[in-house]
Amino acid sequence: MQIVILDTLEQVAEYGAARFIDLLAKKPDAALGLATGSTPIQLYKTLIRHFEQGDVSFRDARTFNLDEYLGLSGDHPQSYRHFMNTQLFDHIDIDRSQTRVPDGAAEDPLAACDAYEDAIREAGGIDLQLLGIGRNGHIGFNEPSSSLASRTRVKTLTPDTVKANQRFFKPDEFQPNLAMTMGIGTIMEARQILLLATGEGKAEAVREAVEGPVAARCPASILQMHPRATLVLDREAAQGLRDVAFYEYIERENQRLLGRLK
Ligand SMILES: N[C@@H]1[C@@H](O)[C@H](O)[C@@H](COP(=O)(O)O)O[C@@H]1O
Repeated sequence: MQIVILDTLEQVAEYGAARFIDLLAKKPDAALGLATGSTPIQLYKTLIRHFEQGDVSFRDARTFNLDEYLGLSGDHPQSYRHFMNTQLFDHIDIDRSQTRVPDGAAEDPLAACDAYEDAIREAGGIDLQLLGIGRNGHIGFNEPSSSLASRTRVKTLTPDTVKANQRFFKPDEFQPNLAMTMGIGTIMEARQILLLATGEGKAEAVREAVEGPVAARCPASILQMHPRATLVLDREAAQGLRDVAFYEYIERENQRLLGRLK
């Protein structure tokens, strides 16, 4: 794992955006795995700014989102399709027909999950998968105890996750406790993984993911088994890590080496 520790949310977002911009410069039709939640919002704002400045185009890109609530149609204000449209797709030159979010309103959700797996395979797999991390270490909606080899499927959300996401729903509004999510096995097939985490609320999950054992009780810990996983953290999210000085030393050496190779 590459651990990048930065001072501010803006720097985390800028670092993440640069990874997408570099990839799209090399591979304009890259398949991008996208995430939702509050953490990626600043990254999407940064990508929009770079698009407006002419630094990046999404014209030929394809996207696959990690997850969607089961029971919400794409035009529901709390659906992840609506989130992605308003936070990113409405503001860049992507072909909307090339953006895929699991279909939370599918008649047959199980068949829709299988079709999602097929669509990712037909696209040639995901080049860069963006992740956030839940306070309990979940990625996508793969909650603790999820199989580390799981595929896209319907998952029951833990009460903690429902509570953490309650902030997006009105008090009397239906809040799903089921979701369709890319599985951990699906996520791990992405050629590159970029996990962003900010705020002290993620410190415990980050510590478990980075310095704990690979274990289903912390789904994000599986990233220790990925050949190209990068975690970009602010200092609050990194505060539980034991070896911060070492991660910062490695990153400085990384940047020095890259500087020599360019
Ligand atoms: N399904 C999403 C995850 O993909 C996201 O990583 C997590 C953390 O979100 P936030 O960034 O708001 O803390 O929330 C939800 O559970």
